[in-house]
Amino acid sequence: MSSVTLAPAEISEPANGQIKSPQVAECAIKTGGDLPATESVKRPHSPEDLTKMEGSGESVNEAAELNPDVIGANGDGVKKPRRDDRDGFHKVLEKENPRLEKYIKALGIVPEEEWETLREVLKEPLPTSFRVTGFRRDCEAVKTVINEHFLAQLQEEERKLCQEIPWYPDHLAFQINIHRRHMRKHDEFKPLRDYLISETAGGNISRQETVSMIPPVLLDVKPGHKVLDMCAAPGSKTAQIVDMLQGDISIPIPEEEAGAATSQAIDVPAVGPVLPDGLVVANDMELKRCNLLTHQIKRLQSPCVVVTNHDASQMPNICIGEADTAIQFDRVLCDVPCSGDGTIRKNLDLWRTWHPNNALALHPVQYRILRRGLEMLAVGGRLVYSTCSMNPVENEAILCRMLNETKATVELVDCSHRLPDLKRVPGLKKWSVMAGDGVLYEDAEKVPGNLKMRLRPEFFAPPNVEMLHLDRAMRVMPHFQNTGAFFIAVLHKKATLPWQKYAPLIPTRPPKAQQLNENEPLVPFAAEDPAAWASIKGFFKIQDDFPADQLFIRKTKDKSRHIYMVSKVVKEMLHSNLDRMRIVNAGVRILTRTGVMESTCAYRLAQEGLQIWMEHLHVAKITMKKDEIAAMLKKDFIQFAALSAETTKQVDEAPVGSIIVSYQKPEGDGLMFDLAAWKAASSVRCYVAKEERAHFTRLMNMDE
Ligand SMILES: C[S@@+](CC[C@H](N)C(=O)[O-])C[C@H]1O[C@@H](n2cnc3c(N)ncnc32)[C@H](O)[C@@H]1O
Repeated sequence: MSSVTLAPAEISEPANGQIKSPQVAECAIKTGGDLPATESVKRPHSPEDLTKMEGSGESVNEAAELNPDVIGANGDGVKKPRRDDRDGFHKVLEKENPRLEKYIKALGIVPEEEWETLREVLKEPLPTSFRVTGFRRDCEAVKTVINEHFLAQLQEEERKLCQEIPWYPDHLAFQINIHRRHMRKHDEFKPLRDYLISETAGGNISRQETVSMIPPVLLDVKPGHKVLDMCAAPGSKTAQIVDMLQGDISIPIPEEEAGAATSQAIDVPAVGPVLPDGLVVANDMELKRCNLLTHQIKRLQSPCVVVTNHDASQMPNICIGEADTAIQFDRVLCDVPCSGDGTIRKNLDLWRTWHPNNALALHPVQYRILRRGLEMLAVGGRLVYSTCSMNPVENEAILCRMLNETKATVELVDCSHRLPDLKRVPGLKKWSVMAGDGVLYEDAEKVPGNLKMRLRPEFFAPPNVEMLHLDRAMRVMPHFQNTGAFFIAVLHKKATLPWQKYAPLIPTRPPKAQQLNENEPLVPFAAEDPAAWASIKGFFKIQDDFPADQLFIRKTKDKSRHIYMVSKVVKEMLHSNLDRMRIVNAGVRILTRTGVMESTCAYRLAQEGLQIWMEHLHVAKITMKKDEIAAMLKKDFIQFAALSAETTKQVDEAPVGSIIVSYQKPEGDGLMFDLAAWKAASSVRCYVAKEERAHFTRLMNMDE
């Protein structure tokens, strides 16, 4: 038998001998890798909680780390560490796992001479990495603040630790080669750290692991596209997709690689009132995680996003238009749940809990999600499949299976010339599969009878592997550029899938009514309350050609407080799918009802959606000086008496009610922003969230 056997002492099956539930490691969001730097949530987990979490796909690692008692509960015989504090916990954790190390070695990706470097890197905490997000104009301003205000102030030694991620479009992402916990201890880094926390809360910066930024970049999203993010929570990749959809990141992509153009891409005119169009369906199976996703998405202020809650492998068709045709998406991201060995630098518990069976258990659901993703992709469209696992069973094996089943209708896109500054290795053409007992098998025929049910033939490279161009996929290893590990493959759908020719659409299965939309349903605002719309239209002097049918409210017993704006295609989607999809959230808040009687309009502008529809508003726009704005942001309001004569003149001319306050830097770099504000009887008040106020103050360089 030509298989490699590990020393039995190094291997231990779970006590019950069963395949353990998959661990969704990248999603262990409490570790904060992809989320604001909130420190660990201290809530107890009972064994019952753990069982529930296993079924739910929530990270078992999370539970284990929060409750040290559950560590080692899988019978691996490793002594449980006592956790006095986070750092103490890390110290006692041994970061040794011979079985895991042998598995990585057996992949044959890392040459002998690099092995020690990889080992060392795996034991180091991850660096701090983040992206600047939002509208292009704001991104440039934030980038300038980071470079000039924070990085330029560092001593040479510390400065060397900070780098722009060279392959990231528009240089909008940074990697600081020091873990955020260590950053906290360095006085030098304190201002930068405080800044990152504050801007993350305000949504202008997204904390995200460097390698996790790759899949959306290769997805090549264009303004106007319809994009499906099948496993989206907590939403860091969705956020990147939204930035691209709104034209805020430019990704030059060679024509020949982009494949046939799908019909949806639109050119965004440089001037004139434009409402962003396009659709991002951000889906996740876990409702709790959908709520996280909603929180993350809200910060992006996009009318194009709909958060849905479905099992991606059975994602219902999303119908649209009179004829109720199913949307075929221009782009699909399948960032599937995985065993997450690529996240071991942040999910430390993997050092003890990593088990080869995890990957074997996840393969079927990963395959089904990819299959459904390809079904929902338009001909000519592009799908990115990614995992934070190094394991070929979750990566190459899935691709082989799919490419063979789809015959010549789907192909791997060669991205070898893309992101030249990103170090990676091509996908494997040959691999072994590790059984639960640590034995490695090179091909399916050598698997003994008693293991055949578990080590399925589809986990191995098929005979025609050479023809499938697996070298077009990529794997990033942690020691290449001090990151986690990631696997990414780009697929192009050339023609209708073989099984779709005769049964083009999987019928939508309407979920049970009571499961649908726990929140109050979204309904068209102008149709629901024509009088209120007429008053808003009159006050803000909105033209007749404004698409009022893109405004929605939640239907509540009392009058709804907020009005949300959605893109044209989201509107169509809502009209056709409200009763057959679990829609958690959609659109961006643009107006809020106010109890103040002094204005003729019962609604005021909300800061969130201001940029989206500002061009359509003919409302007083007051340019203030920077110290006036800073004073207003500090207290929420500024008395008329404190305003300069120039500003007072403008304020006097405005009617009581909603106004826009603008800032334009007098000299040079084009910095400008607008704030949703209100003219009251004796003051001007702004409606900017606390976290955002610091952001604007800093942009004006007024934060000392
Ligand atoms: C790797 S994480 C996604 C990370 C996310 N793309 C990001 O960048 O923030 C995988 C996600 O898949 C979800 N999930 C697991 N099984 C699923 C399924 N069958 N359908 C949809 N989502 C699923 C998990 O709840 C988890 O949030």
